[in-house]
Amino acid sequence: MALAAPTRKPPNDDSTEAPVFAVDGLWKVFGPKAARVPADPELAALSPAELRERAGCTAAVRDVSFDVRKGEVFVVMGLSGSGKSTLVRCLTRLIEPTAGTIAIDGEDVRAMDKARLRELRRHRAAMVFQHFGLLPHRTVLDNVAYGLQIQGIGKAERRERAAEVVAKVGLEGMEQRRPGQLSGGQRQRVGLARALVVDPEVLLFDEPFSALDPLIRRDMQEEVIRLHEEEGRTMVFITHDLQEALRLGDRIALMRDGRVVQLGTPEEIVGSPADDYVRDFVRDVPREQVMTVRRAMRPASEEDAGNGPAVPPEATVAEAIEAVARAGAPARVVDEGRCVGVVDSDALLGVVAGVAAPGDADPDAEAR
Ligand SMILES: Nc1ncnc2c1ncn2[C@@H]1O[C@H](COP(=O)(O)OP(=O)(O)OP(=O)(O)O)[C@@H](O)[C@H]1O
Repeated sequence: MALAAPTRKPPNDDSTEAPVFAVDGLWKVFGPKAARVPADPELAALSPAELRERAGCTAAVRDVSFDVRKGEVFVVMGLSGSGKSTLVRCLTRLIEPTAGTIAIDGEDVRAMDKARLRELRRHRAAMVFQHFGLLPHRTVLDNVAYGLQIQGIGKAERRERAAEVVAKVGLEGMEQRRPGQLSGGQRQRVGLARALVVDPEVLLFDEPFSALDPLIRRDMQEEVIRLHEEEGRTMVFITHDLQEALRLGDRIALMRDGRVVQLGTPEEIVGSPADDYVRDFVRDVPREQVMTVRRAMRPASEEDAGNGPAVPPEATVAEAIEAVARAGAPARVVDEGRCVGVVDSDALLGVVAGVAAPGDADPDAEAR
């Protein structure tokens, strides 16, 4: 598996800042008398198969709680049928939740009337779909401007704003083409531009790239990373692809049977799986491409201070291995000019091999 996760600092590590989305005790149950399932501890505790048999219901989302922080890429990952789409659709009530609370910027989503919900979906949390239904007879520019047209924005302004966004997603020169004259990847860029043009606070992606071939998919992932670095917009991204989740996610919620079985950074999920299911899920991940030197470093002593190559704390173990191999000496982990630790080849190899490293008792873990 080639991950080549780029070294990037989490955009927002401050869990004290007010979240964009705050979800608490969320349930979505399909089937007759769905509301009794979360309300009845006995039904709520049943396995999916028992619940289907006893009550004829499917609990697609079961008692899920999480925050989406401002500026982060929050990935919802899980196998087919684990509840990802249902969960993300509940955020803007494209699917009506059965129980629990959802707030966006502190405002209760479940209490919103129709007009407020429309405004939420159009302006605040825009969705990028895998099948986004581009209008086949309209040009790229008009497809992108369409969302602004619905908002009643005048022709000149919407064309100007659409042209800017079309250029931003790399489609300059294709403004006058029709969807039929574009490749799958280019069409997906139009879908992305269409969501971006309304300048939403949050972008919600529902498995947008799963129909693309691997190279184009990777291009689009890089596009998302680039856009995120440029704009810092909050993103919620659904995928069933672990590699995609690890590349894009600042944090990942891993779902199974409607529950979030682990919520953490890629490094926490790969380095400290919560249970056997997660361990099995991440078994083939090349750890050195996900784990950072924080996990492998030991405290620096005085004689370490001036020696060896310098790497930032968010450098991957793979990057540090290269630095250590080139220099033939342990690397210094330098954060804002201060040496915060040292990594040597034994510690780095320990991470690759999956044996406990000095940084495994991660002092920051609890704060996340
Ligand atoms: N309208 C519905 N009525 C009944 N059951 C449903 C409905 N929609 C989804 N489900 C069930 O809820 C569960 C979760 O479905 P969901 O589509 O959220 O999963 P997912 O993780 O997004 O899957 P995929 O990756 O295949 O899209 C599944 O068991 C599904 O069959």
